[in-house]
Amino acid sequence: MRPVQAPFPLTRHRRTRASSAIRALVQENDLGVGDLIWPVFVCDGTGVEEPVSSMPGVVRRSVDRVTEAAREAADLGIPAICLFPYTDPALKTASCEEAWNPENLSNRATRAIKSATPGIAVMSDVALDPYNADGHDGFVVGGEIVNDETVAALVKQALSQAEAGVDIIGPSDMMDGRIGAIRDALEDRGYKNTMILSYAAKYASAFYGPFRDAVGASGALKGDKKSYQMNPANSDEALRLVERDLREGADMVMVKPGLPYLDICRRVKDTFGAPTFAYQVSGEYAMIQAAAQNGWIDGDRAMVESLMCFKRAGCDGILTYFAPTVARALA
Ligand SMILES: NCc1[nH]cc(CCC(=O)O)c1CC(=O)O
Repeated sequence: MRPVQAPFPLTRHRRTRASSAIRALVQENDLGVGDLIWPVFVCDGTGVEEPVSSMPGVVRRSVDRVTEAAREAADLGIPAICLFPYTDPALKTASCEEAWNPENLSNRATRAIKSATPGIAVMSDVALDPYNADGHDGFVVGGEIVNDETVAALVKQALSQAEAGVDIIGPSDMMDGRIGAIRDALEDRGYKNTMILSYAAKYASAFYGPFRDAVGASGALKGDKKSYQMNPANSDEALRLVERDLREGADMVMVKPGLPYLDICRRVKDTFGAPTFAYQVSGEYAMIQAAAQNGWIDGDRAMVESLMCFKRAGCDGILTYFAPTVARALA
């Protein structure tokens, strides 16, 4: 593209900014409720909604409450909800078998939502960290996060989620080869339409802190995730990972975190043109909420602006804890 413009004063850029009607006419990108995936935290019990202290406005919900919340989200027009379980510490082991238990929290919530509100798409998280005594996304053997053994477990986890009725499998673990292994297993078992949204370019980020509180993984995590999540200094590597995951059968790809990585979103979209998502992660949400609570920024405006910026950067949609709030604001 090669924009052409006459010299000033033949061109006055402020002409097309002069009124809200004209600004609307020339606006390049739009944010709509159809762009949103809502991540929610699921916990045990009945009638439970417990606040996550580092994420003001976010709660952990028991299965009955998450089912209600999904119905409300569908009524608001939100197309998808993404489940993250808060697992009882007593169920966290080194072998992580709770991850593929058909009756685990995530699978129970999936079935409850799909039977009450079949129209909303359910996305699930594939990674061992909610179930791992070490808090890592993969098995830890002799201090090493082992890849291939982990992939075999992730396949079992993904199949249990598909069996529960998940529409979109979201591998967030960053092991090598997991997309192909999960895709093959889904095909073998007849889950031909189960989608994979790969967390393809997921960075080892400080912005996940509040999430680890929300799922009870902060205390458990030993060390860091730098041997499998990406180095925030890298950009070309993200393209190699996205290409690899698309070739292994991912339907959609994700960049995570969001706002500090909009350059990656743009490169991924321009290079591959695949359905591209970004995750506005817990720390990004917490920063906006904290500043708003202090009266330092206008929280509602910062929320809408931050989400619009993902669209401008080429994303087709955004995972955001603001989903219901922004859906109401856009209504
Ligand atoms: N598999 C773990 C997972 N899935 C989603 C998030 C982060 C989401 C957020 O911060 O909002 C994480 C955290 C991590 O990698 O430690």
